[in-house]
Amino acid sequence: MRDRWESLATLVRLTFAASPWLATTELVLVVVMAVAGPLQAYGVARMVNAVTGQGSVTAAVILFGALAVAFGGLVLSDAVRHRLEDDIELSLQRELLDLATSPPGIAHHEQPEIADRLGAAKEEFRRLKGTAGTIGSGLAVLVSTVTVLVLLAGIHPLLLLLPLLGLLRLWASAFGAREFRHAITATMQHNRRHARLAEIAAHPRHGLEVRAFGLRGLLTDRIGELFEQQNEPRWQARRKGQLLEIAARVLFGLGYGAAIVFVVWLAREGRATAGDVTMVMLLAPQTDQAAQRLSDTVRVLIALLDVASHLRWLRRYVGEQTAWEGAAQPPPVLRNGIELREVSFAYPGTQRPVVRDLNVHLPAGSTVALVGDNGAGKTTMVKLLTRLYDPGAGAILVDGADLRTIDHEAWRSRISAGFQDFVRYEYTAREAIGLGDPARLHEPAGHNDDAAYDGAIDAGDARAVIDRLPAGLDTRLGTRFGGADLSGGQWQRLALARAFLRERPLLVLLDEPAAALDPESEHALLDRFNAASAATRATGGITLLVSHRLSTVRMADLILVFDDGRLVESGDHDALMSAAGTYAELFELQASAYR
Ligand SMILES: Nc1ncnc2c1ncn2[C@@H]1O[C@H](COP(=O)(O)OP(=O)(O)OP(=O)(O)O)[C@@H](O)[C@H]1O
Repeated sequence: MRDRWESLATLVRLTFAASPWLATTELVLVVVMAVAGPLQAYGVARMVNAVTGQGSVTAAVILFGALAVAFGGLVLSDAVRHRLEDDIELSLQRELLDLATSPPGIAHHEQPEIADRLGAAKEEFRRLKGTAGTIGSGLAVLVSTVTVLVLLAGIHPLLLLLPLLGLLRLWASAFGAREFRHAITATMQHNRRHARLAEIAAHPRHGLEVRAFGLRGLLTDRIGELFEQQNEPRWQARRKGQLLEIAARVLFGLGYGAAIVFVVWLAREGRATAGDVTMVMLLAPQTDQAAQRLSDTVRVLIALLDVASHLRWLRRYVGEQTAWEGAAQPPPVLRNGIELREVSFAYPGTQRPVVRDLNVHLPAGSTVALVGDNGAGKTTMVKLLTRLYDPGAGAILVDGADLRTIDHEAWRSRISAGFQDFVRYEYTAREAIGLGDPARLHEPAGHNDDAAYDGAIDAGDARAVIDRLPAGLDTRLGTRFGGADLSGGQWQRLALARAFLRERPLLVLLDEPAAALDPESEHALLDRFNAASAATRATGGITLLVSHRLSTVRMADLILVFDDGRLVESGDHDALMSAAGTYAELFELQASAYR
């Protein structure tokens, strides 16, 4: 229950934080209009009494005033609410993006519970936009119900039973809504799986594979099955709620009839006026409508409270994740280098360490290569160095300082990276490269940046790609938005140019950067890569290269050979060849394939 109240407080804060003025105006309008509704019935009753000689003409003034407030308020309130909803949506969108991206690591994307909550919040956040309307309408019903109660009690206290029957309907509705929300929570995973399959089926990037393997039927069948599994419990819950509501409505109808008979009897006994009979006839449907609106509001509110509770959970989680965040700045230049001391690591939600008791020193200004079989732990080491994850045991020291004490964003601003799994940014070519150093994108036009872009383009061997584009660097990329199409290798060259844009990085991470390139291009890349490494070297920066092609890594100052999460050999090419171990064996094997 406490959780519900806190979620309600979250909703109210959300509304007022999005736009305090609009929220206050809406609140005032809602209350005034809520009183104006029942007052109309009161005005009509007084008019009837005036006609039958039992009242004065001031009734006409009351009626006119109530009508004017109700109509004028309705128009104004609609306009205010729409604007307020847009403001809420915008601020919520920002917050969700912030929540998803502010933890230093990406563990929250990979843990099902967190992914579910993020997914639910994202899927349903549009509902939250309706928060102002829902809270307003709940408040309106409460205020108008109190006004109705006062008016009915003025005729006869027994008439208060009528709104009580409305409460029964409310309970039925709340019960049904809760059941439905439970069904939704229980099937949240289905939703994510079904969305992922739909994305595979529809994304152009997967189009070739989906067609080549003839997966369309299989994918649509699976999507259909998941849809059924997801919806069956939801439908059941909804049916249960609807049955209860029907029963409650029938009871209310009977009560309405009885109330009218009762007040007519009172009038005939001379204990009520003709106006009172009119007022009960007008107010009773209002109680019914109020119950209907309140039950709708409760249904929506329960859904909103659920989303708000996800939001609160995520805020707490992100708060915990960032609470211990270090604030130190990375060193301007590296003098000693990076040391991994007794580092072990298992992915969240798993037991098996994929990096074990790792002790290694990456000297400042060196080029270090990581080699090893699939799944040996190379990419994991890259993720640890970028602080996508922190080690479960041991520490990573940057010139002696624990990486966890360094502000993660400041640390990443000194890292350049090129990955096999690079992103195809469908912007202009300049932006796609410029994202390698976002600060440059914000610099004023005309800033002397061309040299930096030229250097990055040459280092990434992307010159030919740019020259071929109709408007050079200003060409929009990607066919989805009408831009130029590129091959996998061409996209990768741009990704490499992006990796080389940042000046004076402390760490350059290249994880299989040549995977989409042909062997000739790979050699050309190597020469440029050496030149780029020299620049990095000058600031003590370390270049870390992950590759399966040993011809690519032979020039590295230090080669680390991994096997099943452990470092099994290390040294330069010559030393490892003379040691005649795993590296030498692999190198010979690959070289013989090219002979
Ligand atoms: N997000 C994850 N959650 C759980 N386990 C993971 C995750 N990512 C990787 N692993 C596991 O960690 C181990 C090491 O993976 P990693 O990607 O570091 O290997 P790698 O040496 O880079 O392999 P490859 O050469 O195939 O790229 C593998 O057994 C892999 O299954």
